[in-house]
Amino acid sequence: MASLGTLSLVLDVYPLYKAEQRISYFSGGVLKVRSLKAENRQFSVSCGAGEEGFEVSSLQRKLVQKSFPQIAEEGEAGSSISSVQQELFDIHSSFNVHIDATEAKPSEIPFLGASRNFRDKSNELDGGLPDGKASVGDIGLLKQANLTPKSVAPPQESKLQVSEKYETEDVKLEDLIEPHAISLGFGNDLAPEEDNKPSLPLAGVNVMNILFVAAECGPWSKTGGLGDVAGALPKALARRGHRVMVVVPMYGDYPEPENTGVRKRYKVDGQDIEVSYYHAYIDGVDFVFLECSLFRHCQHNIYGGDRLEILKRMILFCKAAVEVPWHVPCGGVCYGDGNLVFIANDWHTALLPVYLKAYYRDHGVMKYARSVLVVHNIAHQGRGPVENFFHVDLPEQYLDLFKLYDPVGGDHFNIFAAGLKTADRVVTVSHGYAWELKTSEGGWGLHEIINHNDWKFRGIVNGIDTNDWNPKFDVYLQSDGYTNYSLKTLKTGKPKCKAALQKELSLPLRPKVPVIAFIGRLDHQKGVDLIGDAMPWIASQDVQLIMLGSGRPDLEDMLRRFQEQYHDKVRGWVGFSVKMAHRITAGADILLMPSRFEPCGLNQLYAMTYGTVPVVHAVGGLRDTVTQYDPFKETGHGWTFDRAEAGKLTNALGNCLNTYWNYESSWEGLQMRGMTQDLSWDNAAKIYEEVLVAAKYQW
Ligand SMILES: Nc1ncnc2c1ncn2[C@@H]1O[C@H](COP(=O)(O)OP(=O)(O)O[C@H]2O[C@H](CO)[C@@H](O)[C@H](O)[C@H]2O)[C@@H](O)[C@H]1O
Repeated sequence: MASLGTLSLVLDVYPLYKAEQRISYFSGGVLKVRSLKAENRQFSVSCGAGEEGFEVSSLQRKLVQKSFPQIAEEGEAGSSISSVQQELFDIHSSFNVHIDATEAKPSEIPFLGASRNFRDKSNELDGGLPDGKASVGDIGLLKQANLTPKSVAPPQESKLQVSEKYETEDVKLEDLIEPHAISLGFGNDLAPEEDNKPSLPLAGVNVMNILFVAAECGPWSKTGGLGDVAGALPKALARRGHRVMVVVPMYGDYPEPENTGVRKRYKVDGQDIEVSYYHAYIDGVDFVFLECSLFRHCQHNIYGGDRLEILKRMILFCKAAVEVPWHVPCGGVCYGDGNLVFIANDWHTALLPVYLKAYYRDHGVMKYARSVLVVHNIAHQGRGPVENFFHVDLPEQYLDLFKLYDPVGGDHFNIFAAGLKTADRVVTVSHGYAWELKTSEGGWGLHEIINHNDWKFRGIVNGIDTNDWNPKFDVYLQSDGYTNYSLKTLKTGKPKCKAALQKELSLPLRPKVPVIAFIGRLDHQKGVDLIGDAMPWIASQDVQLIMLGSGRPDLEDMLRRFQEQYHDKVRGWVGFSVKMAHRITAGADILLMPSRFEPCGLNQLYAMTYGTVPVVHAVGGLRDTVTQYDPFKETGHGWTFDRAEAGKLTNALGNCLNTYWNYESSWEGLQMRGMTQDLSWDNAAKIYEEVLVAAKYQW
């Protein structure tokens, strides 16, 4: 767009909320943007070199004053967007609006450009012109702006793309830029041409508004893998250029989010409950927290209370979450319901697709919003007696969606069943688990529904947050004798972490002894009882075993008992400690995951990233992500066993220990292969995007 020697200013107004991401638009070229903030309804950009800068809001204001005379002097730099601007932004909530100055000398004329990145179905059906001409709404806007439409041919590569540019005759760039900004090297500090080109979003024409709705989200609330996914996948989707919001209950006092001042009331079980909305913009994602009496003080017991209490919390959460895109402005602009897709997660939010359909889409509202339901764990389904249906406030005809026959209990109420039937697309977190869910053993009573809906069902393997879980930057490895390390410093860094871990847990400081770890919920799924069964054999080996977990009281007791019984080599840490999870992952040599079923599993991914070798039951996502070590070909990432039995576990673990003790270079190869995999969310986000696009065009 811009070329050497020309002045370039591309200000992406629409995604002000993600302007920080787009800073590269400016920084390599003639205008240096030093910071850009968009908070609530306020926005400001500072540009220029040194400490000086100018607020783009004044630039913005001048532009708006010239183009929209009816918008009088409103506010100071950085002040609230005026109501007309707000309206303008609302109108453009599904477009990108650019204020551009291209191929022009500073004295020449910039233009206000509006480009739509994709053809919005809603627009097409409601009379918009799919041929690249401005739609009715756009023309109105142009008139208001006194601008002349100038059609620009859609780019060759996509038939879906529609783009219009509008030029204004009377707005001069120097009128828009503060004088001192121009004097700060405008037009002098030139970078190579390619650096000046705005990088297009990776999602290209598929850019969407995405609302990720989950009952937990790390780091604020996390009981397991769902919290990790909610904290990381949305950021990866945002990196692809989507506008992404995470909607999550506010269980405690969190320092980051600020009260938006928006309040709404929703009925749950006949009672009006007020919800307040808090907002934080972090790493390109809008995090919206729902605060109300039902969620308050659940921080340490998110899924606590009796069945009806949990049900009511989730009813409220889903009712409120569906309307968040209407009510909660993020960076001053609500998401709106065009080009919108909800990603609901597990049974807790499986009511959302049902509400979206029953309350809105069936009545011609939110017609173009879609829903995708992600299955992280089918074992929890939101079951109850059929009478529970009357709590969810739906017309009688929806009862069949929820009613499911159980050979043991007969007809029952099942929220996951209704969500699976209603969502436009269903995803689960690995290919192996996608296959298992279709079997009577793996589907936990929902396999028939899943088979019936196979056409909209897909497995996508989870990724990991490579900022949080990276031995090179891990914040929990920066004290108490631990150290950050990478593949390059593995040979010194990891032993240091091992020693620090042994010291922290008062285990004998022995560099050569293999440290075996288990981290996870203490329940039937994770198979920690198999470690219990294998304990006599494990204790007979020259090893150290560290187990971290919480859950079933009998299994917690088992951990304590083993620590007492084998005090010279076993530690059982009962509790939930993110810090210890990181430190154990770094300090251990081997991670044991004998899960009976494992939809994906994240700990084995974290382990491999930290050069810790996994030994896993080859099931679900564990089978997808841990390939068996082959000593002849020197391939593979760890050891797998094919049945959840103590004997199989000890056999695999025995082979693993043999390699650790006797084949150092093979061990290093295992570590190296684990550490050099790309396990980031970026690959998965791309596939999620395909699913979202499929949902978008699903009728
Ligand atoms: N005591 C403790 N202290 C500190 N941290 C602890 C801990 N116990 C567990 N964790 C942490 O919680 C997370 C657990 O994630 P997993 O994916 O292994 O399992 P989970 O069964 O919760 O998730 C479900 O959803 C995820 C996400 O889709 C799937 O990967 C998985 O297979 C499915 O069962 C990890 O970050 C782990 O470190």
